[in-house]
Amino acid sequence: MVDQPEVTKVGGWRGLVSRAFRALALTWQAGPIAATSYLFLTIIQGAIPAAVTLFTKWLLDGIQFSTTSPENIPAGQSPPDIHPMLLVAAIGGLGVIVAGMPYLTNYIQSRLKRGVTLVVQDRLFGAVNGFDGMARFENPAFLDRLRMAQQAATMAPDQTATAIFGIIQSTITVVSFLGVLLVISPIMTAVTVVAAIPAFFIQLAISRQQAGMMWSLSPRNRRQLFYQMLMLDMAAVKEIRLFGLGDFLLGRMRRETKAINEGEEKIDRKVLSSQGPLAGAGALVAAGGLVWMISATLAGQFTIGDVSAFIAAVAGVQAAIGGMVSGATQGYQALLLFGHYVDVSDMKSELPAAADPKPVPSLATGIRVEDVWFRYTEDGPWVLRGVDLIIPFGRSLALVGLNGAGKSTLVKLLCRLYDPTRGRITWDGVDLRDVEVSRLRDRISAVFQDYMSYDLSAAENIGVGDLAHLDDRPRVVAAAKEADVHEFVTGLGRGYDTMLSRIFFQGEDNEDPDEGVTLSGGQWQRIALARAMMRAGRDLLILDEPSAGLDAAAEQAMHDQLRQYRSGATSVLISHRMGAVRHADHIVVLQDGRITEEGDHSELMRSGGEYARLFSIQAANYVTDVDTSSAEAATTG
Ligand SMILES: Nc1ncnc2c1ncn2[C@@H]1O[C@H](COP(=O)(O)OP(=O)(O)OP(=O)(O)O)[C@@H](O)[C@H]1O
Repeated sequence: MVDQPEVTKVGGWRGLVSRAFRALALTWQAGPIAATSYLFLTIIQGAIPAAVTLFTKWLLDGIQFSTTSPENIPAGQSPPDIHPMLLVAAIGGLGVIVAGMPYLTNYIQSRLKRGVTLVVQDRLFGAVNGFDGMARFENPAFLDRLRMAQQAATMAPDQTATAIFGIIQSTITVVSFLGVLLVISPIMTAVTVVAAIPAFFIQLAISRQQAGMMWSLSPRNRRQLFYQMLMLDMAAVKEIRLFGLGDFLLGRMRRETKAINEGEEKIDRKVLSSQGPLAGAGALVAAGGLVWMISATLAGQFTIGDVSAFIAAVAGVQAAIGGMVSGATQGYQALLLFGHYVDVSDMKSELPAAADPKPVPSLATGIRVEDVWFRYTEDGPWVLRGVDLIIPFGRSLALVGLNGAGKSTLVKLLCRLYDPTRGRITWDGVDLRDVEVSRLRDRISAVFQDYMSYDLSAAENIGVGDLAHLDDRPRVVAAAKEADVHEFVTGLGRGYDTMLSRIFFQGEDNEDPDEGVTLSGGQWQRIALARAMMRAGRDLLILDEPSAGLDAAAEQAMHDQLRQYRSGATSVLISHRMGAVRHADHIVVLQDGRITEEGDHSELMRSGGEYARLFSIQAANYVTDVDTSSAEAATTG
């Protein structure tokens, strides 16, 4: 059954904190040395501004004390016992460190980012590969989440780590500045804090609104991306051109972009209207503090060094508090996104694994479908309604029925891409739920209706049917011969090494546009069949419309060949071509998810039911066409 993952909600502090720890843990795993160096640099960069301020104060005080008469020196102040040139050297040295550090930090950050990307993508796609069934991939809510998780995998851990380290740095800056100021004057410290409060609230308001906006605009962003991708999609080009859909899609994309822009503009205006007055208030408090400070200095209460420390501290603390809050914003947004990654990478397969899996030996007696009911979603319509069926070992079964009757669904259940909602399917008496799904699939070969066309070489396109023999050229060639595609492949520019793609090129001369070839639908279908033939010797062969894209002669040839291939093998064939199914040992007619008729061709024809009706319609068409063309030939002749 399709599970509906809950949409990650904005907020939830506990969740955010645990995700933050997870992001940090990932950063650590990606490179413990780089992470430690990053932390070390962060601490140093956080403390340097206050240290420079303190040394500057001492330097100015030293100059003031040595050039002013003692009665002009504020009471209780004594000159620092450090040589001015030493202080100049210290300030200069810190300046050099400050200038060089961002480059070092950037290098370490990039290194960590690369490491984190590797770890995170491995985990995400490892988890996705572990989803044994299909349900999630057919669920729009999950796909949406998966796209966000993918986005998060490349960005969120790095952004979270940067934000957290940024907050650490800003906190150290604020605390160290306040420490310096506290030594000079508690009142000045209070003034500095008050002056920074507006900056804090400005940034907090901005952060909240931005996070909310990002969240509310994310569906629009995804739709915008979807339209973009559709317009660039090779498979869609033909229809988009013919139906003139380009402007329609462009219009839809423009509509989303405009709506996104409007949302952002609204926030920007809000920020502007709140930021101006608050920033002004902060500047006023700072200016008031400075006026008081200067008059107190003129009255002999403070030194010039104190004034310089005050000015630097007010600016530094305001900037650092701004940095803290914007770091928190970035971190918050990154953690929201990271939530999707965490959710997806923590998901287990939707097909419950057997506690004590039974082996899947070679098929000996047969596969049995026992009163199977199935629907794709809990509230969806029943697609299969009590199907009972036996596929005896070594026999061929054909499934016939109108579109939507449930044929492909039944095949998906045989491959355990879904579990039946009710009933069970057994393999020599063992419930498919009780075996390891990979073992089961190892025993099956298939050509699906919507087969894949891989952007790989011809040999690889066939060889991936059995990865263990991907490089076994004789075996690949044998499979190609079975599918009657060998001559076609050898006729390609590079034979089996020809890229069946116009997207990627490979090899040294990757500039050569002739290296890749585009195949026709029928040619691809033969390649897909050859891929299935790579799995020769498997116990069950599933052929879901294997000849839909072939010309009449090729179709006839393929079915003749498949008939030989299937003789003695256990197989399931789905086809709307009645001429192809008539030779099956057993034919089952599905209607609205129920088996309404079964038997061999002659039995079903005799009974005069749906099968006979469908067969007669097609036969009549052929006969009429043949009659007409012979009549035409006779007339023209
Ligand atoms: N992933 C899915 N989610 C929900 N419903 C689905 C899904 N796949 C198929 N269905 C529905 O299940 C029903 C049976 O589909 P199925 O593909 O099994 O039919 P079919 O007999 O193979 O048809 P066709 O001959 O057109 O290939 C259809 O009504 C279809 O809409």
